[in-house]
Amino acid sequence: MCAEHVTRRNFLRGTAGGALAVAIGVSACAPVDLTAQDAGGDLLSRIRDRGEVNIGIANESPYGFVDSAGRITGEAPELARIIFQRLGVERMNPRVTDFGSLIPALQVGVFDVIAAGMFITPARCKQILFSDPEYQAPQTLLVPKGNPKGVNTLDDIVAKKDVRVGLLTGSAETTYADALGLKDRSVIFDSVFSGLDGILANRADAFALTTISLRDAVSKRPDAPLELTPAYVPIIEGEQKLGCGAFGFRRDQRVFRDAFNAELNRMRANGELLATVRPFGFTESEMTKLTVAELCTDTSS
Ligand SMILES: CC1=N[C@H](C(=O)O)[C@@H](O)CN1
Repeated sequence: MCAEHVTRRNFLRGTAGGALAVAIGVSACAPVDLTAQDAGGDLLSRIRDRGEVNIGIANESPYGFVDSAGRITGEAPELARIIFQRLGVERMNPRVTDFGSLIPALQVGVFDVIAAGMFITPARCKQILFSDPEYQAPQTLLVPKGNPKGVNTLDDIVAKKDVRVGLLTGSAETTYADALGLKDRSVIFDSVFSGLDGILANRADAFALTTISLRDAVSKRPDAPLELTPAYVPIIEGEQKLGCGAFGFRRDQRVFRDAFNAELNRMRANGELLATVRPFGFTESEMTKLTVAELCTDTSS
């Protein structure tokens, strides 16, 4: 779906968490330079005035999801909760959409920030601004128990012409599969659990996603006859793709992004970042020092 095809009203009709408001505590405000102005107006001041920020998530655990109590959580929302408290914003409202609609919905103002662990990619950097990354993650395939097709990587799927790959709509894995010539053998799912069910129902032979996401999904379906292949880093057009997830902002909100990013990097420096995401399965090896500037650079041209 492209930005032109998403209206605010159509989009909200499709959201699951639109009406939820989640209270968070207030803490002292860190100093923020509000003298600089964004082309799109001073969104940070508007958010502070209204006391709440709308957060875009794709209900992909453990990155960003609404839990059984209706509370927005996950590694990215929990970081955002702390950062927005420090920026003087009391509440976060979840806005849930499929992964492929996160960018267009941000662009049309359905929410103020994407907190879904979205990878920074040069193509996405042309559409939105990113913070620096909060994590890095390898990939895994979800396959039927016993791995009947004997595939462990996307390259294995390329080599075995009868294997169909399941992909999450709008995901980086979709672009990897396209680049590897797998478009004709791709089956697109709108959520992680529809992908998991798709493997069980033999609609695809292997579902490609981050190790973190698929590990979390199978832990919630322990009796399903499924298994995970070992973690790996895909090589696409000669380049290693270790995905680095970050927060997304509209392109006309550079000052807002910078204020958020400064707090994020303070948390990285003092160890709060890892401490906040650790309960969601992230460890030292998922931490990265790469910057948004490095990750937005297109090395393919
Ligand atoms: C959190 C997440 N990141 C990847 C992406 O940004 O496309 C995909 O693996 C989908 N989910």
